[in-house]
Amino acid sequence: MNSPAESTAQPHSAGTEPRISVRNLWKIFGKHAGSVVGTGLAEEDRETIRKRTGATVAVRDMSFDVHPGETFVVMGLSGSGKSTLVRCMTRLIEPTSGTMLLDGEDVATCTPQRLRELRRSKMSMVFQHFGLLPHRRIIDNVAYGLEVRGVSRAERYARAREMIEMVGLAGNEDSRPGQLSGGMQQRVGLARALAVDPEVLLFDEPFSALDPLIRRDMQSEVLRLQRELHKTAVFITHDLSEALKLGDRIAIMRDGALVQIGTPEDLVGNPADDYVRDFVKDVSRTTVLTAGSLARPARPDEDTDGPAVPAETVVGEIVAPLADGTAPVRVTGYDGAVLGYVGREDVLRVIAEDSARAADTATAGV
Ligand SMILES: Nc1ncnc2c1ncn2[C@@H]1O[C@H](COP(=O)(O)OP(=O)(O)OP(=O)(O)O)[C@@H](O)[C@H]1O
Repeated sequence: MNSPAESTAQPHSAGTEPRISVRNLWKIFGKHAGSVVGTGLAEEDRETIRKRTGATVAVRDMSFDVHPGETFVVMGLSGSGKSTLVRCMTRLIEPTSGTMLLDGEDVATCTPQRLRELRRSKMSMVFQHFGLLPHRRIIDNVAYGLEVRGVSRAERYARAREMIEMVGLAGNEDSRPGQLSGGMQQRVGLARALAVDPEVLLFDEPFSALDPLIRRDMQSEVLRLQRELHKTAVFITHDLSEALKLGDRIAIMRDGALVQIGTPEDLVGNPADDYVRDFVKDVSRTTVLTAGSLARPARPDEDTDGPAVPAETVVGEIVAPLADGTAPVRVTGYDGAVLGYVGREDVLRVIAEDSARAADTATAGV
């Protein structure tokens, strides 16, 4: 029933089969949950459905794809249905209806045994409250998923040590979770999720309980790991800056439904409605617009030997190289090929648009 504004921008792995395909997923809590989907009631808003049936629509007709290697963020205010969605995707909660394909296989209808196998080998979750086993050492916590899979002691410890090192916790193998800070415990959670080498990582507000500085460190850690490992990730958050920092694409939810899916640039540049506009109104486009999106051919009178910057560099980060010389920056793709050029006037235009938008917002008193 909803028709969210879908991004026209292609994720970097577009063209490949989606790793995850969610279609028409509903989750309704309450005794009369079964009497809503497929009836006229389904068209009504959440409050009307609750008044008429007592049931709560937590996830409403959600459909989206996540591509291999993509970090897909689901964002929305408290109560918008994010946690229920991600729990339905792993069937920690049973969806009321809909499909959730993982590499073409429907997780929503597979047998309990197959579901256990999928959870052990293909998808790992990282939760806000770590979920570590308090009496086990860190190395045993990280090796737990491999132990359940029957991997030999030597092999699982070797893998666990590698993962502990990868998340920057080498030397803490023999500690217990309670001896570590919150940020360190969440690193253990990450190492544990990665140890089984899953195809998909699902993060349910993993950093919400951490203080802001640690939270920023953990976000950078996820970005670094994603650059190295290219896992497919679904990341739930209610924090816009976290969403913009981590997401290749972001889905915005409201009252259980999808409002807009897009890249950070799409959301900030073309919000689908007032709800999204309100979220992004204070975001400077220089922090989300990329050099790749501004790249244009060189002009005849321009130097073409300016500094090279990768296409995904945000505009704010090319101000310094532009200030150091007069030549535009050369924007390069993954293979190092030059995609185009961005000069001072291109960046100034973005800054001027940001200022005009800020002035409009102030005048409108929003
Ligand atoms: N077990 C449950 N029984 C009844 N209603 C529920 C249940 N779990 C969640 N809900 C309701 O479903 C809606 C969506 O909740 P959900 O926790 O998924 O939202 P959220 O966006 O993750 O919020 P938060 O960020 O606060 O965790 C809310 O109205 C909530 O009250």
